[in-house]
Amino acid sequence: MADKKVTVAANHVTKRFDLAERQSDKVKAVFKFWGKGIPNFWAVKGVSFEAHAGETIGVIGTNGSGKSTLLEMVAGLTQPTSGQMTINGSTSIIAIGAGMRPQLTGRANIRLKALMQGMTEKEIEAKMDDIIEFSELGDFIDQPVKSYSSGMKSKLGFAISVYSDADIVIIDEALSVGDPTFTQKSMERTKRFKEEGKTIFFVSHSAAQMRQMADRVIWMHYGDIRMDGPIDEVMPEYDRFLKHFNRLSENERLTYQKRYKEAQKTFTLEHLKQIERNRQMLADPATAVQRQKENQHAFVEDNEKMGWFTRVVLIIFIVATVGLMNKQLLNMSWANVMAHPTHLITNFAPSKLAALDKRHGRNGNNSQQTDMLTATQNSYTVKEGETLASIAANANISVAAIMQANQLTDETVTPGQVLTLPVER
Ligand SMILES: Nc1ncnc2c1ncn2[C@@H]1O[C@H](COP(=O)(O)OP(=O)(O)OP(=O)(O)O)[C@@H](O)[C@H]1O
Repeated sequence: MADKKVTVAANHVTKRFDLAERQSDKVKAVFKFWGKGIPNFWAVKGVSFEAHAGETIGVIGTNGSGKSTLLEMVAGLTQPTSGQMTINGSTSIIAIGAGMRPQLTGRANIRLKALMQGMTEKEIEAKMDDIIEFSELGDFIDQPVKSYSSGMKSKLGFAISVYSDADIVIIDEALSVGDPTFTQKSMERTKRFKEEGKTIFFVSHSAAQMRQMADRVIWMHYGDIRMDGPIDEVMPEYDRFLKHFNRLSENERLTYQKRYKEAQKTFTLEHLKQIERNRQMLADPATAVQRQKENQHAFVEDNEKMGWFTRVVLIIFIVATVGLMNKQLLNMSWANVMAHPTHLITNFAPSKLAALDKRHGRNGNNSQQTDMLTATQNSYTVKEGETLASIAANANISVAAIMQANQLTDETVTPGQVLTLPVER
């Protein structure tokens, strides 16, 4: 295989999930320094492998070992937390319901997914009947996908992918729910993908399917690759592990799982870096330091890769934008903006926004007044029949505040008179 084109190259790829329970914690987790203390879970803990054109790679592992997370990164559905996932070609993932819009019909989903995969309207039309025929869905093709069984969803997903012509096809347990005839037909079709030089990743809990399809197997174990090699080498080891695991008592099994899950929570990139350093020292001490240096970037989280210059420019931009908005929307002077930079946020509470809108004579449904809020709109021209009290009530501010802002000595106003309406804080 070494002579074949590399289609997927994973270099120390990790995926971390934040186990934030509350919505506010989820927001905090985005800003790492602020979200410290929110528990992490590393579903993938630094895996490296290469896949080649024409290879069918089986991915095995117990529930929760990280198979789907890994393959979602191969499909580009989710980004690694650190490391690099290099994809050479187009991808198509078949998982039960993956990328389907439940409220749309099967036919509309075919169109949508095909468009997303870069097919033109003409190509879709040319292939539509074949896709529907392959799916065996008959009249159900015009029913919403939310009414489909998992087997029907899998059939639809498979049929779309068969005709998508992607270079890398990922089949994530999609064949475990179809009926035997459809499964066999799909497996035959998948073998043709291989002859066409596509790379296939195949997840299944069925050892028989695995043996029929894969020539190489990656065994995922609690976020790590435990083994990667020819099927004849990996499957017997995996079977041995399963037999051993199933012979354990309930308590022993729980202790085993707890130990590994705990390691997925306490994992760090520094730890991964250390393991890699040791591995390289053992493999070739002469080049270890140099290779580690070249690969430094693989051990840095993606959201930390932004350079200092970019960060400073971004911060200046955000501060300037907030300042400008304060000045324009709330009619503040620059001195005031500098003294009260948070006023934009505090004044933009929904009630304040409503007050501003009311002051400018608009409400949420008034589409005629689509003009932007500007500083000049803080001026108000008195209309026929209005009194200072009615203007104050409409603007949700006090009469005294208007009098003070306009240095009025009494409450008399005349039509056409221009008043400044202060923003109450
Ligand atoms: N969005 C998420 N937030 C938190 N944890 C997640 C999330 N997605 C997955 N996980 C966790 O990551 C681990 C790996 O999940 P994944 O679905 O990749 O496993 P799997 O090997 O495909 O499992 P299965 O065979 O059951 O489909 C699991 O422990 C799961 O609970």
